[in-house]
Amino acid sequence: MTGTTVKDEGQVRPMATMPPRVPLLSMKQITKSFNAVEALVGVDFEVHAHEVVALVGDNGAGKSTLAKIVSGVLTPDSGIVEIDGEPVSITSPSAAHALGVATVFQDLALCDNLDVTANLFLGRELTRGGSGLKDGEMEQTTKRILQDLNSPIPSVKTELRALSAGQRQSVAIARTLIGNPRIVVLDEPTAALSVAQTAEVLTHIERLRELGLGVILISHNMVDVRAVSDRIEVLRHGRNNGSFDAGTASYESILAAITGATKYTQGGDRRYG
Ligand SMILES: Nc1ncnc2c1ncn2[C@@H]1O[C@H](COP(=O)(O)OP(=O)(O)OP(=O)(O)O)[C@@H](O)[C@H]1O
Repeated sequence: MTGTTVKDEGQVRPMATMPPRVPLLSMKQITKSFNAVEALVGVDFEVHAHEVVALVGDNGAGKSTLAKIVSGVLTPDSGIVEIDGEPVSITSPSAAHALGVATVFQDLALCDNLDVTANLFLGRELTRGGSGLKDGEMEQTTKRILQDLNSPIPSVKTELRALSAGQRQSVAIARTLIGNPRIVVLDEPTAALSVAQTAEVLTHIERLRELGLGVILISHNMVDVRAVSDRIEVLRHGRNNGSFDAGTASYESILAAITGATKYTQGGDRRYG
């Protein structure tokens, strides 16, 4: 927040009376190398509740590496990761899950031969203590989550192989909501989708924000990014190279940061080269 006043239920009151807004997730000076390749060098990144932050950059910029660190797939060589202002070690995907981080990777990790409900609860089935599954409860939860996301999937009993690419992405996003996460990471959720399917997925992302989650959106598609994000963070060659308000930043300025026409140093100094 940079202004001197904030609106609260229609009222404007001085920011001085507001408590500091602690990010849901804060990453500070994150560094990660793969042998000689410096994938991330001193990267800062944060996301708040009710916020969609897009992570953009050219191929090899370090987006997936940062996402994998949030998801517990990779551990950083150095740097600090905080959740709710408290330092955490995200040492595995299950540790990430326990900390409230859910991720949809590009491969979606869904099973074609299972129905929508079974996919949502895959590996986390509700059981009756050894005497079978709570099928009814799982179906009801699946329906509720799909409603929460405004997903038009006709039946939770439909096998995945019968769904469109957009509907499969919807199921993958719905699956993240099992376990009530607070941070959702979406890796290229609209790649290879039609215009209508993309619109559906963007609606889901907006719903995630309305539900109070912090969303990290990795995407190459600037139209999608600007349509749905609050903030756009640019990585270039593994380094921060710009932070933009999605509502006001021009396409050209974001592109310049991605391509390196704009050099960015933390502290806000931007040089044009
Ligand atoms: N497991 C790995 N082993 C070696 N190098 C890796 C590994 N993972 C990533 N890299 C390298 O780290 C750098 C950052 O890669 P990363 O996949 O994070 O970029 P990206 O921004 O997600 O790119 P893309 O948009 O192409 O997916 C690249 O140079 C990549 O080749």
